[in-house]
Amino acid sequence: MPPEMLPLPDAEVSFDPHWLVPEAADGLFAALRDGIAWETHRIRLFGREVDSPRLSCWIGDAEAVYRYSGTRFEPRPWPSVLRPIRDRLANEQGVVSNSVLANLYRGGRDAMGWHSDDEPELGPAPVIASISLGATRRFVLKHRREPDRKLALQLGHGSLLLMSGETQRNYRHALPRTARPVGERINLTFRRVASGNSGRL
Ligand SMILES: O=C(O)CCC(=O)C(=O)O
Ligand SMILES: [Fe+2]
Repeated sequence: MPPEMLPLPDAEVSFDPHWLVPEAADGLFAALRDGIAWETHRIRLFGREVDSPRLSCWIGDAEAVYRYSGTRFEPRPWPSVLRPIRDRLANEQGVVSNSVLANLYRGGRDAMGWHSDDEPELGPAPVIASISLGATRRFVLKHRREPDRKLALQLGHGSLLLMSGETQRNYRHALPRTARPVGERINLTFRRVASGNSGRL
């Protein structure tokens, strides 16, 4: 079954809550939790450099260098468990990627603030394929100019969220903190970054 298109104006967002069967999602979570060299990335916030509230790892083909929040990331090699996922996204969803940002949210205090994935090296209409594993967390999308246009989604274990077209240009998204006790969650965003020097940084 293809992911269901969500009714969000000026955006292309689709969602499949059960893209991976639970056993596959369990295996992937365990392999990535222990197999990835998780690190704390530094981000720029209100002009200051601070630790981001989560653990991360930038993974990809050698040419997929990524500049994010003022920092340049050289990709780490692909873990073998991610190769079939990357191939399935390409064959089944037409999502061709050369990199993935992996994030580990250790609990409810770990989060991601409002942003768009609109770095120049992602191109004018980026396709982002987001796979969630582990604890279910609330994900929110909000239009940049029309405050009534917003959507909240529960991203559960094995779900796939696709954002494409004008979504990044017109919307921001976030993964808010929560006071509710929640377990660990891993999110993978498969992306295609242009190789070479984009001229920034
Ligand atoms: O963890 C999530 O679901 C959101 C991740 C995200 O927005 C990103 O990596 O750019
Ligand atoms: Fe994002």
